[in-house]
Amino acid sequence: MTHLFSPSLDSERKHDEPREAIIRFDKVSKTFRSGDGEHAALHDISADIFPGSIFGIIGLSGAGKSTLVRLINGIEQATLGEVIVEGQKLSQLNARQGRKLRTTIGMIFQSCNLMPSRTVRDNILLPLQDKDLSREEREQRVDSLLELVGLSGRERAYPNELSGGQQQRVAIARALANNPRILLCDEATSALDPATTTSILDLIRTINRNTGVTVVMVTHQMSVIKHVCDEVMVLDHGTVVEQGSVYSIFVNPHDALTRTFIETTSNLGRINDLIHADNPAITIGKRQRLIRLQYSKEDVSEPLVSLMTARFGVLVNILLSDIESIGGRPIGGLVATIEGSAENIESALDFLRKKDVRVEVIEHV
Ligand SMILES: Nc1ncnc2c1ncn2[C@@H]1O[C@H](COP(=O)(O)OP(=O)(O)OP(=O)(O)O)[C@@H](O)[C@H]1O
Repeated sequence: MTHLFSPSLDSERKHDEPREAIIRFDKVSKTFRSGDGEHAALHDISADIFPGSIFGIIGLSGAGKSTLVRLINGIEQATLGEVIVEGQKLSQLNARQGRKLRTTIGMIFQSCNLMPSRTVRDNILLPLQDKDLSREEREQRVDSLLELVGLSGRERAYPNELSGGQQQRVAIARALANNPRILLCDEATSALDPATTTSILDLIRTINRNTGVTVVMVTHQMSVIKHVCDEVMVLDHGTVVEQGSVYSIFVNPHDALTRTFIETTSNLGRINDLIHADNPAITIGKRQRLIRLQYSKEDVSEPLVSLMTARFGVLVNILLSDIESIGGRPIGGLVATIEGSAENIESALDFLRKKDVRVEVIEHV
């Protein structure tokens, strides 16, 4: 079978070489003008997306995620600032250059947009129609793509004979037909159940790791970011409120919106439900505080809670605990009550902070 994809250039990169972004947003703003007036959808966005990475963009509905991703393939144009893709300033490309660049960018959406009257094979063949390829090369390419997305044997099926997850696999194969260097995914798993979402995200990650295609993933679900992305940008009303590696953002989120997103993915977020439901397990006495701890050290063997209770004469009652792995690195956390004099509690919490534990005192009445 012919090899469709070249190996990741990024994986061959020497560690001390400076990385050059494959996509750069340089102070980008986007304002829509309509009969109703002006609407600022994006404000002063700067970011670098590196080759071979999976870059997530998360935000609530209307935050500007889709607009940002549409700037990359030129469906929308920036009002201010510059979008640079593979070293080319998009504002300076003529129509022919723009079309050429777009052939290096694939895109998938929440709705797969397959042609219902065409088979799986014909849907994947569609973007190859105008290519200078022999019939045999085209057929071989479709076979490779079918194998890549795990649909060998289903090439004669029509879209309505496939599950949602299978249809999204066809859409991925079609988006990859031209061997793009960038794959844009706009809410690609939002319509799928959790198990199918996981399988599609795993497929995207496998393709990313095996081919080096750079993936930009738009989502409103932090679980998607956590599962598959290397880097993340949090958008709020068209502004970047936080960006960095997924691990660093999970360990140390600065923005309230980011924290809210993270809570949806953690068992510890359940504490808010228990508080709201007035659960009797969360009865806090006068000498008690409710605390949430998060520790990120790879070596979590030091029994910090035991040390703290022994050293500061406080009592700790663990209500919820969690340990998870993000990008193969552990993040642990727990929610507990801590009981003692105000002074001892403060000293105990300071002790934890000095050990790089993130400490949050949860206020509730
Ligand atoms: N073509 C357009 N004309 C006018 N306003 C637009 C246009 N496209 C988007 N907007 C506005 O820009 C803002 C950002 O929209 P966008 O679709 O990028 O948000 P989003 O974060 O992707 O939202 P969702 O998750 O709901 O898809 C919204 O207020 C939207 O109404």
